[in-house]
Order: sequence, then structure tokens, then C-alpha cells
Amino acid sequence: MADVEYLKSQLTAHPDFPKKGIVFLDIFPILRNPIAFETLITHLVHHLTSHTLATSPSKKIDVVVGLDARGFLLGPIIALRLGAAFVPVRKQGKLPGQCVSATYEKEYGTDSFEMQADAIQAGQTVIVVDDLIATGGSAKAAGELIAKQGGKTLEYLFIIELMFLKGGAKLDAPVYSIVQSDD
Ligand SMILES: O=P(O)(O)OC[C@H]1O[C@H](OP(=O)(O)OP(=O)(O)O)[C@H](O)[C@@H]1O
Ligand SMILES: Nc1ncnc2[nH]cnc12
Repeated sequence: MADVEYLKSQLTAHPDFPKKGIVFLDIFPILRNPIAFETLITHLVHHLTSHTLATSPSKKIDVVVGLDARGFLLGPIIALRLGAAFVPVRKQGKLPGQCVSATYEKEYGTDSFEMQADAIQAGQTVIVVDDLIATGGSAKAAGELIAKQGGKTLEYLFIIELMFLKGGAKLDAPVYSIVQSDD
């Protein structure tokens, strides 16, 4: 619990960014501080090994999917610590080769996500990682891309969950977030 309070204390809130009415919660102060960054990664990996893996019938995580762009800062580190593959979900038009795509609505706009079509094999177990869940649109689109390839999403992992937007209700697997925000 102490690490949760510590990580929460590192976050900063920016009213009216990037649009009026949005309170933007910034995770970059955590990454600027190596002790906080290590605390964050250790917390997430401990959750995955002691809870997610322990309660999953398959007892393995094959793939960590990170969402463009801030999920790319967490996903590869977590994947390396687990001995899992890292697979990026990118905004449309950025990935070479054949891709699968899904369109989604966000807290402040619309976007399309893509994943390389051979990135996940049927039956592989997957964890989705991002910095924050707001409406859940991004994470839902990522879940659709994983399902299209026959992957099984075990859990969606975030630093911050905006509880009032109820994004987790859109998803096909449980959500784990370190910090829950009500405003
Ligand atoms: O739950 P949602 O309503 O989908 O919103 C959450 C997403 O919004 C933010 O990314 P953003 O789209 O701003 O892109 P960025 O990471 O490239 O800044 C955030 O990093 C999540 O990916
Ligand atoms: N309020 C918010 N803060 C940071 N990132 C976000 N992405 C969507 N909503 C956000």
C-alpha cells in the first residue's frame, strides 16, 4: 500500500489539457524519478506474478500488448521481466506489413488502432498495458485486435483508472489499476 501512496504522490494534474474540461493526469514525473519508476514496474510485475498468473488456468503470459504511445514506455519492460513477447498497438498508418485494425472513440476524439496481423498466435495469453483508462475506447479496440487473432486477454493493466467514465465495463477481461481517480 505504501508504494501506491508513493506513486500517487508523483502524479500531476493539468486542468484544461488538451481541451477545456479535461483534467490531464501526467505519469511522466514517475519516469523522471528512477526510484518511482522502479517502484511502478516492480508493483505491476508483482501483481501479474502473484495475482494474474496465480488465478489464470493457463499459468502463463505469452504476450504483453502496449498501447500507442504511453503504453510503449511500460510494456517492453514488463514483457522482459516476464520473459514474454512485446507487441505494439499503433495509431493507424504506422506499422508495415499486413495489419488488423479497429476504430474507437476516446475521451477527447476518435482514432484507429492497428496491430501487425502475425503478431499474436491463436491461443496465446495476453496482457494489455497502458498508462490510463478513461472511456475504455482504446483498450476495447486493442482487445478486439487481440481477439481477431485468436489471442486470449487475461487482464488490462493501467497506472490510472478514471472511475467516473466506467471504461472497465466495456472490456472483455478484468481491469487492474494502481490509482483510481474520481474526478
Ligand atoms: O480510455 P480512453 O478514453 O480510450 O483513453 C485512454 C487513452 O488516451 C490516452 O492516449 P491518447 O489517445 O491521448 O494518445 P497518446 O498516448 O498518443 O497521447 C491514454 O494514454 C490512453 O491510451
Ligand atoms: N484525463 C486524462 N489524462 C491523461 N491521459 C488521458 N487520456 C484520456 N484522458 C486522459
